[in-house]
Amino acid sequence: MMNANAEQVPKDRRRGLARRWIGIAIAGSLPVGVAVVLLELAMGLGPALGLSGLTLLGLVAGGFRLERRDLGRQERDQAFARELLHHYPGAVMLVDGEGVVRQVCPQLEQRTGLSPESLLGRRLAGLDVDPLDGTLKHALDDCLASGEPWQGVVRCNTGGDAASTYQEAVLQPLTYPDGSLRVLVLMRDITQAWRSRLADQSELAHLRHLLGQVPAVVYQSCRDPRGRLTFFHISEGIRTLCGLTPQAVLDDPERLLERVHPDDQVAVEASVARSAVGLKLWHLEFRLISLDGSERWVEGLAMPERLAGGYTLWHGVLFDATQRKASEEQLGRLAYTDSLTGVLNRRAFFERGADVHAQARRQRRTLPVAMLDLDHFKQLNDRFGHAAGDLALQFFAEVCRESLRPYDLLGRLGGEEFALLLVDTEVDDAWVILDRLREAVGAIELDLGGHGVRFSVSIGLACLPPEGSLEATLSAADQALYQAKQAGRNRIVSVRERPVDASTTLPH
Ligand SMILES: Nc1nc2c(ncn2[C@@H]2O[C@H](COP(=O)(O)OP(=O)(O)OP(=O)(O)O)[C@@H](O)[C@H]2O)c(=O)[nH]1
Repeated sequence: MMNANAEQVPKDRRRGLARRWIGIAIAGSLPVGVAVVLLELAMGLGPALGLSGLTLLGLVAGGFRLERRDLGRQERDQAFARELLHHYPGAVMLVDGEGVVRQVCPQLEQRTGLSPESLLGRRLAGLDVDPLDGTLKHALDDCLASGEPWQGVVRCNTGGDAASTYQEAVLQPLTYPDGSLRVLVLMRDITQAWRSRLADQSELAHLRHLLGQVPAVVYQSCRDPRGRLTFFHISEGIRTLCGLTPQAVLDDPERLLERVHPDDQVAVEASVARSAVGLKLWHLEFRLISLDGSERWVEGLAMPERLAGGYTLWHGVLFDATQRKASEEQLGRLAYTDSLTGVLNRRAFFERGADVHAQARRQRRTLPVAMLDLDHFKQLNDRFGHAAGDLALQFFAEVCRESLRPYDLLGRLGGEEFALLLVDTEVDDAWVILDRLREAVGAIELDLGGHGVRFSVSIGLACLPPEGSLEATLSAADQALYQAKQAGRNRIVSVRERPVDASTTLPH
């Protein structure tokens, strides 16, 4: 088979042409190292079966490399070319400017199952699964229009039956001296490898999708012997937790560590270090501050694994624990607070009171303890209704919170009766604090249907010595309270002191 154009190109021009072709680089790569002979244009592929005037282009995996062979060594080059052509595990074709196959390599049928007759004189794009709009058609059109080489994978119906094949293809345009174009086409069947790659990719995409859907962050991190942390993987969920993209964390783990709440940073670092040393499950609840400033509780769980060189690898998850924490907090609050006034309930007052007393005992300190009771509360209830009484209790608790320090313990023991334990306070100071409180309560004015209603509080004060009992001291304070009521209300009576006079304001 002899190319008609080959006959028309004089020998000296072919030589010049061959030189011109030296330097053509074919971009791209093949997965397996291959070498292909590109014949001098004028000779086409036909002479590969009985060659003359050869220019050898070595196409090497990882980037085709064009090498010049001395034209004087034609014979050896021809043999080399035949050898390469023989070993190339696919089809080699020459296509004209219309995309019509003009020449094919002799081993075509053996390698592809396609007979030369089924291709010669036909458009190459006919091999496409979609000949009108397939990859090969577009690649060939582009190649002919731009004169640029192309490399890629095309889906072909080369098998002749329903099952299509995947062909790795290289299209190299060749310009003839008369300006006409040919395209050298190399095709190699990679169906099996491509299908398994597609399967791997789809499995990977499926897994990524799954991980993205899991309502948690899945990650893999590594700590080097110097304590530096790197992330190998972190799933999409991290965006919701702290606003950072997975890529941002992979690029710079510090960006995630910076998002840990300042109060939790020491705990996070210490727990990670402990897990690395003991190879124990890492489990911690901590807060992350999102890029938008919002705060989230995170529960982290990760299994460590020791790697060579002192590296530690963790496979872990981070859950958003914000909601659970909020409900726990709410439940906890309900368990220890009085729902009407928000102060401690009876049980919580005694539990926390025991802790405060234990600490005062260690410091050999005396604690001021008081009982407080709203005056004539029954009258207020009877005259303005139970809701008015509730309102008075809420206002009273509010004024107590404002007058006392956050760590003083105020509990509602029942009805309109409250107990108070003043932390780190001398008894003399307690008196001043309580009297200020008494005055503040007297200043409360309830607006009850146009009536400005005031009420007062009576207080009994006692001292809880280091070795005393909270219950007994409260009982003593209760007796002092009784005396305050007896003495006219709206006053403080200390177990050791005389009651002080004060005006009593009652609802009328
Ligand atoms: N509104 C309201 N009233 C309550 C609540 N708990 C108890 N009380 C009422 O508080 C009143 C307490 O009455 P008393 O024990 O006679 O005491 P008081 O009227 O304040 O008289 P003195 O303490 O002697 O000044 C009762 O009428 C109870 O029904 C409550 O949660 N809300």
